Amino acid sequence: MTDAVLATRGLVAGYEPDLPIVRGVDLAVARGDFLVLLGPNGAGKSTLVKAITGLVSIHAGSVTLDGAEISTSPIHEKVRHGLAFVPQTENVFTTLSIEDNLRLAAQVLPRPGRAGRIAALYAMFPDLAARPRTRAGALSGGQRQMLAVARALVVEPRVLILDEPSAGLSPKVVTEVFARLAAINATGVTTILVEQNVRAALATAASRSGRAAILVEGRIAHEGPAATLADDPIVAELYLGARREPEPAA
Ligand SMILES: Nc1ncnc2c1ncn2[C@@H]1O[C@H](COP(=O)(O)OP(=O)(O)OP(=O)(O)O)[C@@H](O)[C@H]1O
Repeated sequence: MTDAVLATRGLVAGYEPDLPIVRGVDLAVARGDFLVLLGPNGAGKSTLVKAITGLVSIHAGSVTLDGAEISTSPIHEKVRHGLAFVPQTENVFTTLSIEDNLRLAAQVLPRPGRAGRIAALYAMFPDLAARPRTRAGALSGGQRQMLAVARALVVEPRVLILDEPSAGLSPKVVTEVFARLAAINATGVTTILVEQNVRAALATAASRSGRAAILVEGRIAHEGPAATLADDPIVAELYLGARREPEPAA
């Protein structure tokens, strides 16, 4: 795909040299797309996004951002090139206030632009703007997740990757968080969402005419529009808890 903003080719990655977890992934994410990455526990979803963002060793293959090879770039270079990552845990500094969390993230920006960018983020996240001096550790799960997303957006990324932002949140809060992610995607930020919350994630991606990919044992097993993947009987049976009707007795 020529207009892919982020692409992997033959990506092999893992924690030990002889034990690949990601086993040859070709992924092409179009500019502005909303891609949901699904798959069973242990399939390698987190490992794949960590390899893309530079937190896990790449054994073979390539990662390109707007056509530029970034697989060997240090993490701060990747951030500078527009790749932002919200990890599943430890994504905010719990002992610091909301304001200080944002200020710390903004330190990568030129000094004159920092206050303006934080003000823009407060406009995007009124919940955070209402309590800038609250310690991040005292926030609700949903608010904390929003702070983590706001921190990632400080650099105005081209691509935002999130690893299970719904973990530990109630269904109502998940709906709010996903709606916010859809709104962020609507501003043009290419979004890659790793999720266990399959139905809600597919519905969110479908609302943005997005795509879904299913990773099984380190390889992409299915890929397609999120709206149609949810209706695929094999996918439904394997990943959405649907059961095929038993064959009628002869
Ligand atoms: N830090 C690590 N060191 C060694 N092995 C790891 C590490 N993190 C994960 N693994 C292994 O990599 C494999 C894939 O894990 P990963 O977390 O990428 O899967 P996942 O698809 O994101 O799963 P889940 O949906 O359960 O989070 C698992 O076998 C896991 O045990």
